[in-house]
Amino acid sequence: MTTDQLVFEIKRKKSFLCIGLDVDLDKIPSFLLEEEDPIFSFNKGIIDATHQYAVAYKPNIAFYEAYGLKGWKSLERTIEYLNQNYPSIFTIADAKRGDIGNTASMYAKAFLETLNFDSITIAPYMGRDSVEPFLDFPNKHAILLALTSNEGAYDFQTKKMNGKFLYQEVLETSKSWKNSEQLMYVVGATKAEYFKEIRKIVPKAFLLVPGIGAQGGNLQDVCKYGLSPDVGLLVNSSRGIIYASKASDFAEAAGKEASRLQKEMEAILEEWL
Ligand SMILES: O=c1ccn([C@@H]2O[C@H](COP(=O)(O)O)[C@@H](O)[C@H]2O)c(=O)[nH]1
Repeated sequence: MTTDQLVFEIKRKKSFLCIGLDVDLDKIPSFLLEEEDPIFSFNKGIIDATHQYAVAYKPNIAFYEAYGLKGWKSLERTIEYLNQNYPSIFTIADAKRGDIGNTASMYAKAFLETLNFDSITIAPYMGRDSVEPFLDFPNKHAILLALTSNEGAYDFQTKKMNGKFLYQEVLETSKSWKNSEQLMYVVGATKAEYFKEIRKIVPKAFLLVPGIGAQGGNLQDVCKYGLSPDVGLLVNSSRGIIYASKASDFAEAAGKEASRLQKEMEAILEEWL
């Protein structure tokens, strides 16, 4: 999907909501465990009940790898289901990969070609040649970890290097890479006070913002300085939506929570656009 198509969908749906499909078999309604593929059945229920409120879905790959071959099959079925039934939805493989170029090319092929995700999250620590293979795929996107939502972000990302914070160096340097217009960045909602500075470095880039809901980040705080002229935000909630209810009404409850967030986003966009 091109960035222009994503912006079009955001404006059409009046939403910049991304829903995280982080499926834990210990947390889904127990009746689903009797199904042949409980993870896919759960995801299908969530997607069908929430797609009108969201512009993106983000399965975190760890939650599928944890269940071995079965988990990988469920991931495949989920992305196929999204691509076939909701082709205007932006898809993110939250895989946080990063390796030498030769290996990075195979990660890129796996997620952007074979599984056909629109984008993948990347740890930028290994530098330019570990990221550029992901940018060789037209209309696909690499989402670099810049300033993450967790406490450990302060261990390295806010340490100074050449007078700049490491996360600032990631943003600045990556702008010079080949096809850098296909880059997006992860910035945690729990770090809202940094958005003003981040927008000075990447005024137009899309930011994937996890950390509202279960991690305590606040949507209004993120939007205060995080919005760009073309919105430029994908705000993610995973547990806050998909586990809104653990009973047979799980899909309906997820739909209600997604609708609540979409309405809040619509009000923000009405003032912004
Ligand atoms: O800085 C980061 C980067 C990625 N994540 C991922 O986003 C979701 C958040 O889930 P919630 O349940 O809404 O807390 C999850 O997949 C994380 O691995 C992040 O939280 N922070």
